[in-house]
Amino acid sequence: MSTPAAEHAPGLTSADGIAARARGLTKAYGSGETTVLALDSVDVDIARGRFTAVMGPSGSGKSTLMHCLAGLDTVSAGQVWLGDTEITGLKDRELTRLRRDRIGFMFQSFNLVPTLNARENITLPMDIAGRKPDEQWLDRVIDTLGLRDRLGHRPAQLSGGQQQRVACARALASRPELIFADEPTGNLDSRAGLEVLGFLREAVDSLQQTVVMVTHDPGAAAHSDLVLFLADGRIVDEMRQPTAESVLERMKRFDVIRAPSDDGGGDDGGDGPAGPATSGED
Ligand SMILES: Nc1ncnc2c1ncn2[C@@H]1O[C@H](COP(=O)(O)OP(=O)(O)OP(=O)(O)O)[C@@H](O)[C@H]1O
Repeated sequence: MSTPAAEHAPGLTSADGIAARARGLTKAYGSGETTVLALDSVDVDIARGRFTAVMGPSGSGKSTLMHCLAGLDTVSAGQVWLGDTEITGLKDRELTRLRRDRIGFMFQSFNLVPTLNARENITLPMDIAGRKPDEQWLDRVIDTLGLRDRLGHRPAQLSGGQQQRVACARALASRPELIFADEPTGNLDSRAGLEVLGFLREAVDSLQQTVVMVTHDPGAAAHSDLVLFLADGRIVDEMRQPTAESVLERMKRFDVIRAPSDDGGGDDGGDGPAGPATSGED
């Protein structure tokens, strides 16, 4: 199970079912009076073999959390582990190798190489790393994602949904310990988006992968096992077995808290996340 609570002491082995863990994770941008505290002492455990969604208002720190957990950004304080490896403190080169070998990424823009066909795009990270794909695994990924008859097509010859499926296969190809997906359905129409979410779900259920997805979309979050809600750089709530409706209802409470002077929206509910809503939309 994922939990933002500190159930597991740091330093336990990855056999405890935790794919990634942060303790006291703090990230500040800028300095002096212009400092923005994007993450404020976050404790989080990401459960292995689960689908975790990260939601929260704009500017709440979702992308920063993902980037710090994935070793794409440095932290200001605190510690982050991927499995047993503490990644805070690793040198750039070690981090690059760790990301390449142990983490898969999916972004809103599919980031495919236009001159390579689907299969070449899928294996590109491994080719760059000089690693041979596990053909059996690759076959399973390709079939699970329904890409078998598209492997020779270049991105321009594929629909948006198919391109994102290729990006998903690329993220899965090296059988990473963790897949980070940042708004993976953001550029897709709702049908293609649903399809990609179904495949991410399948990657967790059938291929035992671990997925962390940042999203603004309650319908997307409903495909996860657990939603973590961020506000002002802190995890303020979590929801298991989410539905689009329950996530939407929870998100509405952020709006009420964040816009007390707005006359347009809802009642003045006072049971939202702890702490003042200080971060802006920028
Ligand atoms: N490179 C940066 N320099 C300065 N401030 C930054 C930088 N990146 C993020 N921030 C600030 O950190 C806070 C968290 O940003 P972050 O992008 O993590 O939020 P988010 O929840 O992902 O937002 P959104 O939903 O709008 O993408 C925001 O106040 C943002 O302005």
